Amino acid sequence: MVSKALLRLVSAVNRRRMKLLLGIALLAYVASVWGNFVNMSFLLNRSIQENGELKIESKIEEMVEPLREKIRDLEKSFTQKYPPVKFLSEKDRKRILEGVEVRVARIFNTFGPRMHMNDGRVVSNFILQALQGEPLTVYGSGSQTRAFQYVSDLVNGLVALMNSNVSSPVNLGNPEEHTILEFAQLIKNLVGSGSEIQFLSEAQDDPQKRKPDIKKAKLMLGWEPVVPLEEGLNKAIHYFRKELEYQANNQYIPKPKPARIKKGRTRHS
Ligand SMILES: O=c1ccn([C@@H]2O[C@H](COP(=O)(O)OP(=O)(O)O[C@H]3OC[C@@H](O)[C@H](O)[C@H]3O)[C@@H](O)[C@H]2O)c(=O)[nH]1
Repeated sequence: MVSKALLRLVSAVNRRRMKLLLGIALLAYVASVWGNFVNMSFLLNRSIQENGELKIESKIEEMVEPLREKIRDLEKSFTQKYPPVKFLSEKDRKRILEGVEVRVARIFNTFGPRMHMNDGRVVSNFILQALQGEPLTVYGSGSQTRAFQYVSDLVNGLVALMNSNVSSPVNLGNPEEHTILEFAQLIKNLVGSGSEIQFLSEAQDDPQKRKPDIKKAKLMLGWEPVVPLEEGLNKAIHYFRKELEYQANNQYIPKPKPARIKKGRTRHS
């Protein structure tokens, strides 16, 4: 009697234990299937993403490589320190980058704060010379012309071009043309400098006239420069003045680069 009762008790406990074990096994199964699924979809996602990135990267590589080769060749062949990419014709760039949306900006003389203080270009040279009380060096007679755009105008032009669908070259520059002698006098006056103007020999291959035709930019981008020359120059002068003060406090006085003073000398060497 006692043993029968005992057997029933044991088997009841076993049945409950079996149910419990079955329940746990089921849960474990569900968890493992779910886990595998999550893992799989994570791996799948990652491989799709990695593949996508790889594909894009290899496409970019494929398109850029010929350009790199061309630049390497140009670097070998040009001894002067002039960005070789400038020698790539616009046609070349188009051919190399076929299949990629391309915008071509022809950037004309630009100036503004944060420009290199002594890279030998006319605006930086004249401002430095005027601020330091040194002669403003005019190469040749000073009758050659240039038209300078303020940097923020250029940036706005570039943004407008990028946002447009114009893939042919667009001139970005300020068409307000002045002689170099006029620039020298204007900068001297704006700085309030007592510097004299010194005429040096003409630079080699110096273009006598440069003025951008910006009809296309006006028509297709609705863009034109808006910063008046004097306003831009005052901002650049302010920047140069501050830089000079800072550098004087740090024992470093930049000098205008005495480039292009001899006939036959490479420009911007
Ligand atoms: O101290 C100077 C510096 C320059 N100049 C003259 O000022 C004029 C402008 O000279 P910059 O060097 O500032 O500018 P440039 O227009 O000659 O070349 C600039 O624009 C065309 C780009 O391809 C060049 O890379 C860029 O330097 C030139 O006639 C030059 O001879 C001076 O009279 N005195």
